[in-house]
Amino acid sequence: MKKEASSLSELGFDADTGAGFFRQVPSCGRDGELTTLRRTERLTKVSVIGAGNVGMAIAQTILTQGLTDEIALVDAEADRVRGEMLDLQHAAAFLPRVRIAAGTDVLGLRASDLAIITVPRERPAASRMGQLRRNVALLREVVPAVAKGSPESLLVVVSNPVDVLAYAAWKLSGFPSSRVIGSGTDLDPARLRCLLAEHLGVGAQDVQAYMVGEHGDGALALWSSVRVGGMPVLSYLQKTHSSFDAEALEGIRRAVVGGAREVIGLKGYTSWAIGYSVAGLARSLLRDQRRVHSVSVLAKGFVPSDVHEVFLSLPARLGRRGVLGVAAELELTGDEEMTLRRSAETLWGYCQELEL
Ligand SMILES: NC(=O)C1=CN([C@@H]2O[C@H](COP(=O)(O)OP(=O)(O)OC[C@H]3O[C@@H](n4cnc5c(N)ncnc54)[C@H](O)[C@@H]3O)[C@@H](O)[C@H]2O)C=CC1
Ligand SMILES: CC(=O)C(=O)O
Repeated sequence: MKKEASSLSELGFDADTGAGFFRQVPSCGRDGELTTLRRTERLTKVSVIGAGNVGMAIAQTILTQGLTDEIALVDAEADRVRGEMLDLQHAAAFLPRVRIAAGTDVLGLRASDLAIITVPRERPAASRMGQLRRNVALLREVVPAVAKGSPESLLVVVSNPVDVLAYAAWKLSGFPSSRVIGSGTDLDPARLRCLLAEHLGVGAQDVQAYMVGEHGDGALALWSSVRVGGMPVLSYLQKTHSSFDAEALEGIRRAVVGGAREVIGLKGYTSWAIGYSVAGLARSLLRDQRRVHSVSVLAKGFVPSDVHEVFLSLPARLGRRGVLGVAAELELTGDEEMTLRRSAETLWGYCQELEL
């Protein structure tokens, strides 16, 4: 866009004042001054670090939902990120006005209200720990730079393994835990809701469900939270099915957590659902919606365990200051409590190995 703007300037258009078309209102200052003034008052900036499949799905959804005034895309691949920026800028005529910028240098990021981390893609590694170390090494570059340029920012980590990387981002940023959130299991119950909605012939938004714990295979379905139009599904099944079967529920849970693997097997990655999920988090955070999402938060004191500083997904109230509260009382069976405790122990093992 830069090139076109400068040739338009040669024709007498001035991007700062809109000169030619508009005469400046003396009291409002030039655009640059206005931007500075409004930055502190009202303009919102979201930065997406990693403009791959997931980063771009998130950026695109945030853009179409009009959740920010400015998006900054950062990616190590200069051509790719510039191409993505231009492509989105070309959509300006169809969207609310948003400034879209792009670059390769995370150190150049300034004054983000929300920074979303989606680097890098999962790649096969000799071991889970090997992969984790590689991703944490990347976060060591990215997170302190984000924290330096945007010390007041909220941080949402999407990169996998999301619970451990959210912990790493918390440690590396030096931010209070209330400002560091992993997207966690926000996506998992969405898959459960989709499955139930299709089965029951209702809209997925009419199905309520929460999943907690680890994102992915270990995610725990809170069956007592599953409701359709306010009706508890579990009590309904208990009333109508004399041989109500816990194994059937486990089968559904497995299908839900296996949903990502199926999509990855088919198209190579998942992107759209996580795009909407994270845009939903961005809405709750930036617009101070105080909605309850299952996201990965510092779980110390909230899980039925004496463990540690792990990040695990729990129903959390999200607003402009980040995590405003975490569900104090989960209704868990003995087995569920044990699963959650086991997840916490496993994650803590990984976190300790990172020596952050
Ligand atoms: N938490 C969740 O529910 C989900 C998490 N994910 C995770 O999101 C992550 C991203 O996945 P994709 O977008 O599919 O991968 P991708 O490979 O398409 O995108 C990653 C991007 O990161 C960029 N990158 C790598 N190193 C960088 C650096 N040092 N600085 C700036 N940019 C850098 C790459 O150039 C690439 O464009 C993965 O870890 C994936 O597992 C994906 C879907 C759901
Ligand atoms: C990849 C992944 O974590 C997901 O789509 O749930």
